[in-house]
Amino acid sequence: MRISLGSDHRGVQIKARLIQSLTANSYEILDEGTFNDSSVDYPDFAEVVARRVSDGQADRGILICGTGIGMAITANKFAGVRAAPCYDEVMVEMSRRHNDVNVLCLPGDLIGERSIDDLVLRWLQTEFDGGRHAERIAKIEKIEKENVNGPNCHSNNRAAGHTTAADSQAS
Ligand SMILES: O=C(CO)[C@H](O)[C@H](O)[C@H](O)COP(=O)(O)O
Repeated sequence: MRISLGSDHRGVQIKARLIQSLTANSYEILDEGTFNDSSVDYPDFAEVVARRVSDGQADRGILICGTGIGMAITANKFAGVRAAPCYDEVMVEMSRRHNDVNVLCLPGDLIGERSIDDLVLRWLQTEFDGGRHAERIAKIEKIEKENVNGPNCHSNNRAAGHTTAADSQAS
């Protein structure tokens, strides 16, 4: 399995540790940076990882920042990406079994000394349950198609004279 792995400055040490343990477990790793603890902007790294997963260049993505939240928000802008911040065993397992999450977003500030390796291996090795959960994922994909590129996207709404959430925030 090929994994695209990225972090901001708050996740860079955990990323280095994960590269070692995942490589030792025969996973192929694409290290997308960042490469030191200088301050960087998390969307730049979430974009690279999410694009790899969206385009099929990687099977899964893992992103690490302080909380995992900004990484997940950014990654979920990409078609076919299902990203979620997870911080414990239940979250990582259910993110796979029920949501087929393909980009794991880890909170580097919160996990601390806990066993990050076990958490990530559990996420990588847990299968999607399918069944009713697959029907729900299909609904998410339909919403994505209609709203990201389809009739409800920002530009089409504006063309039709509707105000979007982005317009309201800007005014
Ligand atoms: O989740 C995050 C973004 O939503 C992260 O916590 C970032 O790592 C954090 O915002 C970076 O903050 P900093 O004060 O610039 O280190």
